[in-house]
Amino acid sequence: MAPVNAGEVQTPFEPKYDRASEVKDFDDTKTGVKGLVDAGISEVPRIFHQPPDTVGKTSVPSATQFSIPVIDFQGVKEDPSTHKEIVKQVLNASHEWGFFQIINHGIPVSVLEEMKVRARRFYELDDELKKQFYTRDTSKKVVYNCNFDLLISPAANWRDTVYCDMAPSPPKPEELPEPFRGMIVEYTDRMMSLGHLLFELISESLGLNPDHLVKIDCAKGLGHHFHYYPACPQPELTIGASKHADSCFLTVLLQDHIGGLQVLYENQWINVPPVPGALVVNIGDLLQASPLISNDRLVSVKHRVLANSVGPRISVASFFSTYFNPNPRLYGPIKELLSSDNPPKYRETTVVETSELKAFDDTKAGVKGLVDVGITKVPRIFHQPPEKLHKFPVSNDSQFSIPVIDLEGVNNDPITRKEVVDKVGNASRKWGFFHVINHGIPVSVLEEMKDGVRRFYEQDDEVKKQYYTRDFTKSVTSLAVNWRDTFFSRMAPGPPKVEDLPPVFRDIMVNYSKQVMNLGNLLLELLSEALGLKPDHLKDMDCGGGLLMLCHYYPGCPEPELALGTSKHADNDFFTVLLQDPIGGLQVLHEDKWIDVPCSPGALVINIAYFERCFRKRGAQSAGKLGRTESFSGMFFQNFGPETVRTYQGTNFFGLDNDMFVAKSTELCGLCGKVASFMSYW
Ligand SMILES: O=C(O)CCC(=O)C(=O)O
Ligand SMILES: [Fe+2]
Repeated sequence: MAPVNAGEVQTPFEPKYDRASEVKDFDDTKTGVKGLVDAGISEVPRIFHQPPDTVGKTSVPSATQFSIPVIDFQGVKEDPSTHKEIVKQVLNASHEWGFFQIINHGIPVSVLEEMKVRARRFYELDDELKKQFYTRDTSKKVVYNCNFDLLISPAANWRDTVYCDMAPSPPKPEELPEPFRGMIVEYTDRMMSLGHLLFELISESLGLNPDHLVKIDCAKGLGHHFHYYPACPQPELTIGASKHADSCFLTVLLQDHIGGLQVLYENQWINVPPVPGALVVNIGDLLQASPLISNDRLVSVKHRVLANSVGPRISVASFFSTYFNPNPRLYGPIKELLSSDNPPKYRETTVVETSELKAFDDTKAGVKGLVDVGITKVPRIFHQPPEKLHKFPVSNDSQFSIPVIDLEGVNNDPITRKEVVDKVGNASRKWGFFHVINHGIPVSVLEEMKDGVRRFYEQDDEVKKQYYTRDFTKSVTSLAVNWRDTFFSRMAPGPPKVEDLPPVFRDIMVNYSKQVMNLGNLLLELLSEALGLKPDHLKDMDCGGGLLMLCHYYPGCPEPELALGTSKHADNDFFTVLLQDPIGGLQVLHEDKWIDVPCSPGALVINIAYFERCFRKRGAQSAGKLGRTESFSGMFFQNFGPETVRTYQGTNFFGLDNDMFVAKSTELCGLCGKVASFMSYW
């Protein structure tokens, strides 16, 4: 869970307003932030207002006790001992800081100066000339706009950018804005040579052959971002570039004399001071990184750029990445660097996936955030491969429907109990899924719980962001993301401190989870009996000891045919108690067909997940029938309204110590008791 401070609910930093339309009006001007400044504004428009804690400058230490290393490349190619020394410095800086400056790097100062002059000249072109390049079509090789993520980010940056994708296939000269022609080709050639040198040094520093990183195409793609940070009338309200890490292999940055770039080092913002003639080098995510090559021996460090009352500031960031030329090559940890002491931490993934996923994840506003800003198309990271969407037909046959089991009287009347146990056994064998009604949890509690979840998601983004975290895993590398946001909390054993739960629904979470624990214990008894065991058998094994609560929110989707709310999966817990609202969309795979699991008012859905294996085993012994081979459930998405709320509960997997489970325990133990067991949905 994200650390949450007791009672410290932040007030939203801005009152609600129609951000999407203000953003659109601004974007439609096609003149960026510079256009605002040229028009003489004296206040920063609210779409640029950052939450105060992201602009804070207080943590920058005044002393120079920390400073980014400056490495002198003089003699790197000529003198073997200098070369060796430089490799050492590069490794230290890349491991410790992820950032360093280089001087005597071989690119003449005149070339650096001229590139900055050209960039400035572009921004000083007549608006009508510039507008021809203003676009959100990122498939173009030359793109000019204000903030690549303007339409999805919660607060815009005080910056305009021109992106030129120069390698491996550069634009035609006539596609380039006039100020860049000629010059950009020379700059690219020189940057390529420098990139090759840097990748060689980094390869050597990792103990690899000098050409290793170049051979795996790290230097194949190169794009320049020409940033323009206009002078800002209220720099304390906004930021030039929000905190981010670069999603490329390596970045080489040319900055002018203004300053403002800072890196996060030991939780403090450290200035990267302009050094005449120097270039700033930083390790990107792809070298650290989710498709980790170095397996964390190099670090991709967060950085930002402050807004400034002085300006404009100009910088040119050259990214070595295959992002602009999607490369299907899979990047994973370099095998040569792995050992039993350094096992792989990341799965392989492709570059495009990682970059887009990261940009989305960095918004911390989830799928709801996309819908709130008014997107009309489902971003590509959510697109499911068609075979995944349509592999199994959906059954309309009404003879297939999930059994509904009435628990009324189960604790008072032995005959009723026997009937219920039989029904539970049959439903478990045949379906692995059933509904329960009269389960003892009042309808008012169920309704209040759904309401609570909705209240949570409808809070201001800034309040919700406190809970947004991926601390439990760095490998968010599934092929397509689901159209769903999730809040989860482990409720047992060791429930969270009440004050750590979101205030908007903490009381109902606690109340609901208690009631679900009781119902869970009853279900364990019924399941034990249905397996021919003593009523307490499963409870004694502590199968009811862990409870993880997942609260899902499925926003309305503009193109539901492209995405899934939740991909096909089987639950990794003992069993799951699901409370769903009337929108529908949950389906279970039964005899190779998807069957809808409708919402019956007041009913809860029980998915016996892991226990199904026990029923299969028993079933095979007693009746010689296996039923289904696997218990899969999938949630297919429909075009529903924004109010869709599902809560989803599972008892987690703790304390396996009984013969009956031993054979399977190794299969599951990697997931044991971890929230990660639920990450397999993503
Ligand atoms: O302008 C700068 O100094 C940094 C820009 C940056 O971080 C980026 O483009 O990723
Ligand atoms: Fe950056």
